Amino acid sequence: MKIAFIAHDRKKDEMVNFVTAYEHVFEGHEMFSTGTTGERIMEATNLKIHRFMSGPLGGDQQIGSLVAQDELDLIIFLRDPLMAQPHEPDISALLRLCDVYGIPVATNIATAEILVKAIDRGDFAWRELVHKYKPGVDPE
Ligand SMILES: O=C(CO)COP(=O)(O)O
Repeated sequence: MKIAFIAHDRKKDEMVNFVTAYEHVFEGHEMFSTGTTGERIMEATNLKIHRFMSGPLGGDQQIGSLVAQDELDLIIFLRDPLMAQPHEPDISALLRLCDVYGIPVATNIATAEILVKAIDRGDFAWRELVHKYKPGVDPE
């Protein structure tokens, strides 16, 4: 699966603790992140993550472009609901695209816990099937 991690500053410790706790689940998946979030996760774990720009500099939009290209299966985006962000329009745009394309997105740790357990159980295998049998794609 292709998974993206994004966390606002006051949620980064929570994200690092979460990904560290479930490192065994995330291993073997392809991972993406905004700049600082990915840096923090890679410092704390052995995971390899493709890092985009920092959120305020366009990272949310870069992850949004993956969603629009059907190149992402799930996003864990720990947002700070108590702090205004300078790039709020980018954040709204990313969440909107997730709704347009039906991408599962956790915006708090409670939902993230449920999604990671679903990954572990293989509940997302249907997305792989959808991709495999997409019109115009050779099912190989
Ligand atoms: O601002 C962010 C998401 O909106 C996160 O960006 P960083 O991971 O670079 O801090």
